[in-house]
Amino acid sequence: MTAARKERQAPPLAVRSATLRFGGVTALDDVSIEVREDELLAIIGPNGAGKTSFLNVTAGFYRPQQGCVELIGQDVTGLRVDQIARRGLARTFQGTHLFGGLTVVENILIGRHTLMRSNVVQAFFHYGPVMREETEHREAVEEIVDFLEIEAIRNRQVGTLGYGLRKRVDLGRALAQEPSILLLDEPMAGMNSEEKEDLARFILDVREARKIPVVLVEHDMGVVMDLADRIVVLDFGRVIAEGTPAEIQRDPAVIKAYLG
Ligand SMILES: Nc1ncnc2c1ncn2[C@@H]1O[C@H](COP(=O)(O)OP(=O)(O)OP(=O)(O)O)[C@@H](O)[C@H]1O
Repeated sequence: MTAARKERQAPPLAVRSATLRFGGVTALDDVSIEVREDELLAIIGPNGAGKTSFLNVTAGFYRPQQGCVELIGQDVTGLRVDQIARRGLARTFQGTHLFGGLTVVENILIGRHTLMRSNVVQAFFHYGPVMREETEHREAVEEIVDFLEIEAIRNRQVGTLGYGLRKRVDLGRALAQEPSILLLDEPMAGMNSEEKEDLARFILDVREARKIPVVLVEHDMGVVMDLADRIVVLDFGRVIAEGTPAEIQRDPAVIKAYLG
């Protein structure tokens, strides 16, 4: 099979037989998960099940002791976080990783740094208007501001915003990377129900507009059951179930894991 053909058939993301240990703790135990084209895959599980570890292995924050991570059939295991980001993977964080002293627009622009050729970020902040490249980045940021309906706060310092809006800006920062796959780490945590509904709508809109797969780690079962096409359940670092929301809800192993 030619390399090009193999790539066309390969899933956007595949983690194969990944094992990750921290001293005596096995955070991931031979975990294999494939993410399909255009799907919203939720990863759920009780506290300490390995969900964040899975995202961290995928995004290059941790290197698994065994197994590998593939993006569209290409082995990216052991690459740095920024190298994996350049290959199209973007993530949001449980807290947000934003710069509180910078504005909304500036934070989203920083999300573009993986796409920037030179030191455009520096130029943007220190040397006034530069080159065409900067205009393109600015236009892309404006599109995201429109899309996420955050015009009214565009020039506010992020540190002055409430939690729900900061999460929305964090999503904007991730989208600014023009990812080919998006990982969301507990995006709804700490939100009220109105904020959750808003964010859920944006997540669905992202899929619709960008046609990219989204991996969602989330504790709120209502949100997961509403949004996910497919669910993978982790418990003690192992995959214990996989299926549609309806299948997962009636899976005895899942019920047992959650009821303890
Ligand atoms: N950096 C680390 N050092 C040591 N142990 C860790 C580290 N990160 C995770 N672990 C351990 O690995 C296991 C899996 O943790 P992980 O954070 O991936 O679970 P989780 O499913 O995301 O949990 P939660 O829902 O509470 O966020 C836990 O036992 C945790 O204590």
